[in-house]
This record gives sequence, C-alpha cells and structure tokens, in this order.
Amino acid sequence: MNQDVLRDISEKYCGLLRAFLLSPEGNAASEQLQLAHHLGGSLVMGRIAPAELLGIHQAAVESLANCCPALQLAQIGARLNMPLVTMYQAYESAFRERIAVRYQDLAASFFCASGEQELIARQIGDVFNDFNTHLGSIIGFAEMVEDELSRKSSGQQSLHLLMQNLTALLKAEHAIQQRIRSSERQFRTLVDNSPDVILRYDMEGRCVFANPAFTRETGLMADQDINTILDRSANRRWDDESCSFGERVRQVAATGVADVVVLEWRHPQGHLVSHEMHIVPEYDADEQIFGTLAIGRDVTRRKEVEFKLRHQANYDPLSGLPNRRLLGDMLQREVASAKKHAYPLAVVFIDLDRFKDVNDSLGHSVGDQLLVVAAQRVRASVREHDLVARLAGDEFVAVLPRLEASAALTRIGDDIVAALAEPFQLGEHRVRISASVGIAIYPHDADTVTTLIGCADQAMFAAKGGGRNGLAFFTEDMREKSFERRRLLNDLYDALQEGQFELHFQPALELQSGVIHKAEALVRWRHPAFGMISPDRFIPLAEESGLIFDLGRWILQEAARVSVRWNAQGTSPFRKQISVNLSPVQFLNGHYDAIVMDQLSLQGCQPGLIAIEITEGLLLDDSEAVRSQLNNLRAAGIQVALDDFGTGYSAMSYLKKFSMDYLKIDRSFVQDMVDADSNKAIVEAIIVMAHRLGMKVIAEGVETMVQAQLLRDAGCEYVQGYLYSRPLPEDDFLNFAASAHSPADAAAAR
Ligand SMILES: Nc1nc2c(ncn2[C@@H]2O[C@H](COP(=O)(O)OP(=O)(O)OP(=O)(O)O)[C@@H](O)[C@H]2O)c(=O)[nH]1
Repeated sequence: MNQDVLRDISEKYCGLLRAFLLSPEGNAASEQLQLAHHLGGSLVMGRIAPAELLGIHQAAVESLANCCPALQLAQIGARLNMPLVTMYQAYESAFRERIAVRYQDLAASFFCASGEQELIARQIGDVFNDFNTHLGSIIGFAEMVEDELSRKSSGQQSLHLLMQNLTALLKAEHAIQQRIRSSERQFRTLVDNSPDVILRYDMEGRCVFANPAFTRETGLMADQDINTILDRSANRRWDDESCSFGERVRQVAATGVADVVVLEWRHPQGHLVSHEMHIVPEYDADEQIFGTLAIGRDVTRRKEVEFKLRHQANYDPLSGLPNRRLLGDMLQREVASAKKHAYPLAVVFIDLDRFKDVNDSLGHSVGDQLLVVAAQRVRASVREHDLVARLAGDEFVAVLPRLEASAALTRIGDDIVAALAEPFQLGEHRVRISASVGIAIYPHDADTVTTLIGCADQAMFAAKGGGRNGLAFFTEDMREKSFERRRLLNDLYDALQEGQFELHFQPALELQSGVIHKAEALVRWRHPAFGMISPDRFIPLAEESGLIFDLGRWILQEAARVSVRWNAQGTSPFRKQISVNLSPVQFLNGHYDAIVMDQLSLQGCQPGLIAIEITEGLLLDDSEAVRSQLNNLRAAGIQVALDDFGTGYSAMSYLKKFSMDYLKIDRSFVQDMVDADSNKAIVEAIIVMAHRLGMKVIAEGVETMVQAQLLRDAGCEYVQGYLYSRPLPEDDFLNFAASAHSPADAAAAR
C-alpha cells in the first residue's frame, strides 16, 4: 500500500472519528456512517487491505485517546460499538455468509429506517460509481469483523464492516455466465431442432425433459407417464425383451452401462414408427451419475427392411406358414419348455399323397392353390397355440405342445387326414387328394428337434406304406428299420469299390419248346456282415443317394462283359441275349442312350445281345426326353422290355406312344390267375393287347405247371419263374443252361 494513500486515509479517518466521537448523540448516526463508509469505500476500491483498515482504526482510536484525554478508550469503544452493530444488524447474516449484495438494496434497506437514505446513497454512490457503470448494481462482499483490539483493550465487543472489491471476480463471473447462457442457448437450439427424439430422466427414472421431436413423434409431453405409455404402445416386433423401457432406463442410471433399445410406437398420424433409443448415463462435475438421457433415432425404414428379410428367411411365401428354418427354432423352444414343465409334445408330419399328379395333370399353379388351401385346412385342424409349418413341397409339420391326452392326439391326426381328404374346389377344378400323417411324441420317441421330425417322418412313411390316406404313430420297429437303412446307405458307398456286387442270371424260356430264350441279369449285394441283400432293399437307397448311376453303369458293363465272354467261348451253352433292369432315375440325366451304347462298344458287345427292362413309371410322364432315348436305343438294335406290367397305373395309352419289344406280366397276375377267372381273363387280355401292339409276352413268377399251362393256352410266348430256375450265379446258370432243354426238363432239373 502506498504510504501517502495510507496516511491520507488515516488522517481522514481520524478526523471523521474525532468528529463522530465529539458530536452530540443525535448526529452520531450520520457521522458514524461517514466514518464507516470512508473506510469501507477504501476497502472496496482496493486502496487498503482489511488488515490495514484495522491498523488505521486502532491507530486512530489510540491517537485520539492520547491527544484527547477527555475521550477514554472505554467511551470511544462504547460509542463506536453500539451504532455500528445496530446499523449492520439487518445485513449480518448476509455479511457472514459472504453473499453478494447489491448496492441499491444495501442503501435502500439500510437507510430507510434512519431516513437518511439520500445522504448515504450519495456518499456511497461516489465510492461505488465505478462498479455501477460497469456491472449495474453489483458491488462486492460485505462482512462484519470483530475488532479484536478494541475488545481486548476495552473488554467490549466492537464490530467493523469490511467490504471487498469483487469487480474483477464479478466481471469474470459475469463473462462466464454469459458464455454459459450462450452455450446453453446453442445446445437448446440443437435439442429443440434435433430430428432425433431426446428424453432426460432423473435417477428414479422419471422423465424430466422431452424435446419437441419427441412430442412431434409421439404426441406425448414430458410430464406424462412416458415410459408406461411407450411400453404399452411398443409392438415388441423388434425386441424380445423381458423388461420394460422404464426398467432399462433405471438400470442404466444404476449401473452406468449404456443400453440400446428399439421401441415401436404409434405416431400421432396413426402409422407405426420405430426408434433406436440409446440410453446413456449423465455425469456431473464430480463424475457422479445424476440421471440418464435417451436419444432415439427413427429407424422405421431399416427395421421394415430387416423385418421383410427376416420374414422372407423364416416364412414360406406361398402358404404364409413358418418355413423349415423357423420351425426348427420354434420347435427347439417348445422342446425346452416341454422339458421344463414335463409336458409331452407331439410332432405331426403331413405329406400329401400323389400330389405330383395334381401338378402334372392340372399344372403347377393349381398345385400351388391346392397347397395354400391344404395349409389352411391343417391350420384349422389344430389348436390356436399349435404351430403349423410348411417343411417343403407338399410336406407340412404341426407341433402340438402341452398335450394332455394321447386320445386328443389321435383325434387331431384323424382330423387332419379327414380335412385333406375333402374335395378341393380350385377355380373350375374339383380335386380330390389325401394325406399320410406320421406322429412322434416327445420325450417318448425322441428328445431333440431333428430326431423328433425324423421320427414323425418315418411314421408318415409307414402311413404311406400302409396304403396312404391314414395316420401312423412312430414305433421302435421303425427306428430299427431306419437305423438299418442308414447303415446300408453308408455301406453302399463302399460296396461298388470293394466289388461286393455280383450279377445273378434267371432264364426266360420259350414256353412251347422249353428252350432258354434269354437271361435276365439281376444284381445282388454280398454284404460282408449281412450276407446276400436283395435289390428290393438297396436299389431304393441307391436311387435316393444317386449311387444308382454308378451302380447302373456297372450292371450294364458287367452284363455286356459276360455276354461277350459267353459268346466268345464258342462252347458256352448259352449264347443269347441278357436283359438288364433299368431304374427310371437313370434316364433323368437325359443321355442314358449314349451311356448304354458307349458301354457296349467299350466291351465289344453286339447291341442285339443286350436288352433293357424299364417300368411303367418311366413312361407315365410322356416325356420327350425319355421317348427319344428309348427310340435311339431301339434304333441301335437294343431291345426294350416293359417290366412288372400290371402293378402300376397300367394306363396303356402310353403303350401306343412307345414301341417296345417285350411286355412282362407281373408275377402277381400270374399267381392269381389260377384262383380267379377274372385274373385269368385279365392276363389273356394283356397278352392279346401286347400281340396287337407288336410285342412278345414274358410271364414272370411262374411257379406251377398249372400256371404254365394256362399261359400256354392264352398264347404267352415266354415264361420265367421258380418252376424253371431261380436267379443263379454265372456258373450255376451255365450248368442249368447246359442241362435244360424243355420246361418239363427245366422243372425236373430244378
Ligand atoms: N405346385 C407346386 N408343386 C410343388 C411345390 N414344391 C414341390 N412341388 C412338387 O410337389 C411334388 C411332391 O411330390 P412327392 O411328395 O415326392 O410325391 P407325391 O406325388 O406327393 O407322392 P407321394 O408323396 O409318394 O404320395 C413334386 O412333384 C414337386 O415338384 C410348390 O411349391 N408348388
């Protein structure tokens, strides 16, 4: 502090103090104020420090006491003390708490009581003029301090008013507040104009703020019970959440871990909108969470696309039912729930019978319509909470959880069969079809999704095998068959490489002469563990697995090789044609004719020495590809026989379209012709028809002389059957050929 200033202040204070102390009682107040504000003003102006103020006061009191013996310290203290206390009493608490006070307030309140407001205001006004011009009315802090010295020396309490210049501080604070206000304004502008919805929550999860976008998107205001309304309107299409939005908000507040929830609600205009809500914690300056923000962006378009994709991946577009994939997921859940609650559950496998015929005869679009109606009928046959899915093609699966009685299951299965047996009116077409239904039960038959469906599928196959249009429950026997089937299928892959197949030969004899006319090559599988396996068991597996192509090629190649060998030996008792059976599947690749001719030329086999036997099924399609392959084979000199005639559709119309060399009557007709005249009549008619169409007839499965006689009488040319010979290995067949001259001889030779 500048000493001159200090002296100046001290002198002035000393003068004021003297005037005050010597003045009569009535004027004490105004002089005391002058005195106080002189010092206070100096303080506020920063001209002296509080400690110096005390020093000045102390020095002034002492010098007055020294030079003016009439004024004893006790007197001085008493006069100074009381008015000051009275004057500043009203402001005491404000001073003690260092509250920023306003000059006008101070002046007005202070002086109103004494009626000297104007005088004091003028005096203080000079002092604080500077602040007023810069900062309006804020001046600084005022504080009451106890005069220690006075107290010690006089033993009485003496208080002083201290005022502190806060100009710089207030200016800085003012600037900061301006910046805060401006920044707040900016943020407010952002929040108010944001297209994203913004919600602010307190620690208890109460919404304390919602921006205009939210109100626009929902029609809700912050003071409404937003969480409950959102939870209620949420469609839950996107999120499979167990807890409400409000709970998620509270969790974020409690854990500090941000969360994302997609909510769907109804827009005030009526449509559904989806928002991805990011819930984040809000921290104060001490890094303590004081609430949460939920900021949501409109993701309706994205969610719609995702929904469509998910729907496409999980639902069958034709029937609208869940597809195989979704069935897997849902069944998984049902099995878990059945396990938890110890309930049985049924899987019902439904396959339409001969649906292919509908497609073939009426076209794919009628087939589609039938599938749609069939799906509706299956759906209507089960309970509302049961699941119905379309597995593929004409296959449906129903899942019946929480089964209480198996009787109900039989009834539901029967209902499905009956519903699908009702005629379908599809546009102008009235179509009848049936279905085979298989049922497997959890946990009795299986306890996993795949095995349950597999068991139901096997049961369905059993229902088909039992004549179709019916219901079958899965049994252990089916499991064993399926197990064996799988084992055979596995082994089949190695069988060809390991040379486990062999050809046996069965002779077809000329009925009149008893001379062997030709031989049919029949494939046998010598399984290393199971011994000889009949073709009935492995050919369907080979067809299913595609191995039939390699196996068929091997059979043809082997038959051609044998034929070449027999014909080359010269001494062979058999130098005639060998027939080879053909699976319709082999024709599917469209160039079987070329394969046959390649194989024959590779083996150096004359085409006339090989005949192929086909079944009716191949011709039913009336396919141009099949027709041209057959024509090419015949043109190359390879004879064609129609096998198993009478067992299939016997549509006969195809017989006109495909020219063939032989017609083979199925053994079932031959065997029944002795017992029933009607069967005999049918066989006779078949023979007449075949002859009319230019074909020779071979009767299969001839076992008795009576059958042979009836066939001879009917004009049948050739016979094949146990009466003459079973299929034989090559050597045995050649021995048989060497010894057999007539049917009677052959029978005797047997
Ligand atoms: N119209 C139509 N047909 C289909 C669809 N999907 C598969 N298919 C046909 O459905 C048929 C299913 O035939 P399968 O079940 O094998 O045989 P099926 O004729 O029903 O005979 P069985 O089941 O043995 O009684 C095949 O011909 C497929 O081409 C489809 O979406 N629409």
